[in-house]
Amino acid sequence: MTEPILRLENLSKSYGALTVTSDVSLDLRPGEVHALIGPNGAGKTTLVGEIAGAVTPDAGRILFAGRDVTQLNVSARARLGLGRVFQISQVVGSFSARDNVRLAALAHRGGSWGLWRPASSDAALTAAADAALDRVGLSARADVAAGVLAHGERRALELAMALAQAPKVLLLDEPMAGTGRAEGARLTELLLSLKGTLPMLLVEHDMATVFALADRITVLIGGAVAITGTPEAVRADPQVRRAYLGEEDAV
Ligand SMILES: Nc1ncnc2c1ncn2[C@@H]1O[C@H](COP(=O)(O)OP(=O)(O)OP(=O)(O)O)[C@@H](O)[C@H]1O
Repeated sequence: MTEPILRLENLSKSYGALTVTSDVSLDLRPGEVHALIGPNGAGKTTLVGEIAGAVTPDAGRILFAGRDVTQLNVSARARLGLGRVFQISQVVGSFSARDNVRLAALAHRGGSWGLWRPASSDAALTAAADAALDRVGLSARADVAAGVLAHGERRALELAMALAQAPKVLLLDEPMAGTGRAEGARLTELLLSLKGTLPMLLVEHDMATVFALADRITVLIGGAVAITGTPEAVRADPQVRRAYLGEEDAV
């Protein structure tokens, strides 16, 4: 079998007496969408934080692209291509969509605001930005100020900003949060269009989106993995139905 691009080995994390990550092991294979679901408070966001480097696990290891990144901070992991999308928004509302993506591409190069003026006329940055905007269907909105984009377009912009940083993996933290039905459907289509081009770990409450996108699903309950399997296997699992999916009419 192909080596996973990301592997969590026996991760654990407690806050005082509360265990939020309990001996979690899972992997993400090249090209796959692996969804992480579970009831409120199951520990999904904490686990994504541990993967991104924002939360330090008490025990266990995180291997990314064959390397142990457990001790690396968020920016070191991001530079290696472990990109988190949607939660920490860095969109500048007064900048055009293209300039926001150029700024993200500049940050990936190791540049900073101080280098922005010379960089704003940098052809390579512009080309990278335009390619990323094209991938998310925002080319026609490139010159529009980010602050006036519709919510769904802004999500697409955040995705373009992540793509401009040449990620090896996308960590998608509740992409559907706050979107309306039509916007959510468009965003799901967009993620489907990216499926296969790079692996994604998807934390999402919206089951329609999860079942439309995921190759495998891991269910977290009380910080521990209840099951990892295909959508069919997860849907049929009695423990999961009882503990979680039974709450969801949509499934
Ligand atoms: N910094 C912290 N200090 C103490 N407790 C925390 C901290 N962060 C998270 N928790 C607790 O850990 C548990 C798991 O939270 P987490 O946000 O990871 O769950 P979740 O599955 O993402 O939930 P949701 O689906 O509601 O977003 C919750 O009980 C939460 O209150």
